[in-house]
Amino acid sequence: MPSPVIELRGVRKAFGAHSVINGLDLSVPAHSIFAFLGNNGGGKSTAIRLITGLLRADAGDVEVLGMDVRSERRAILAQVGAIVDAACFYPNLTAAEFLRIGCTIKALPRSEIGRVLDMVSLGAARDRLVGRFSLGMKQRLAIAHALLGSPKLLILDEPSNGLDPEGIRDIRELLAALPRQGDCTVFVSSHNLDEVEKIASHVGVLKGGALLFQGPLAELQSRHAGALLVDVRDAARAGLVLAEAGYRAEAGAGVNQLTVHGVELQGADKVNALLVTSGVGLVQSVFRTPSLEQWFLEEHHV
Ligand SMILES: Nc1ncnc2c1ncn2[C@@H]1O[C@H](COP(=O)(O)OP(=O)(O)OP(=O)(O)O)[C@@H](O)[C@H]1O
Repeated sequence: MPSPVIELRGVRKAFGAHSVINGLDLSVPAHSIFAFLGNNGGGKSTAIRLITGLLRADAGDVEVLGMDVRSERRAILAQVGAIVDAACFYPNLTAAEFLRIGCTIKALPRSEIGRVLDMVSLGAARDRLVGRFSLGMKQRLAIAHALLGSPKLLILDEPSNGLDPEGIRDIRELLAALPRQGDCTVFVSSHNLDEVEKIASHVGVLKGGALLFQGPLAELQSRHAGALLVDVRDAARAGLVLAEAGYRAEAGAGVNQLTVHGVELQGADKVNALLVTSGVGLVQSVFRTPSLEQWFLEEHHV
């Protein structure tokens, strides 16, 4: 198996007496789209600043692309594209002029400009002033800038923040295509679980400065029981029958609908059989896997 692209072991970081990262172990596989999740203020940006060497850890090891961030930061950054803070643009430059600065700094040929603009679907806007760009276009331009030189790792801190639904969809489609388009791993922080669920291959959930979970998204989803939505003729009686059998059921959206929580797919037959034999008139039964959003909110008690 290839070694992880980002690896943190026992990392700690405090600001004065305020401990933000508390023994963080993180392992980001190559070619993954790794969604780094956590509540606002939970420490995601701090962790990203530790990974990019903008901050120094109080304890623990931070390795990126197999190199120690303390001693080999320059070599790492040559292969990493990152948007860590809100991107800063010069409004009077065109998109192409803005990217030309990046090419000069990174000693890259000008042909890179067209390539990265096409990747973010801004080819037609190359000679337009950045000051006239929508927020979504600016964010795509920032990603184009991060893609200059074909980095092996792209690190994005909340790239969809402040965007409208269309802008969010554009960024999602763009990120989803990156690992396929090149030899690239995408590490993206977000508190927008809906977004992440659609594109991530792997997930890390940060809570209290350490990870509550990390691994494939599918594994996270499979860990959590679903809910059974049942339509019955007599909801009051069905509620009693279910409660007596130890199920947690509550009124659903419809008049004669109940939601039975904590049911696994294999256990749905048992609930259905109970409702049929108790004579409450089972009309239909639908199993729902909880969205990551539901799970996350439950775990975080927010
Ligand atoms: N340089 C700093 N000095 C002091 N405290 C800081 C500093 N940077 C971050 N913090 C504190 O660390 C905590 C975590 O902040 P951080 O920005 O890492 O969270 P986050 O998960 O990225 O949140 P958000 O999604 O809101 O950006 C916050 O309480 C913040 O106030």
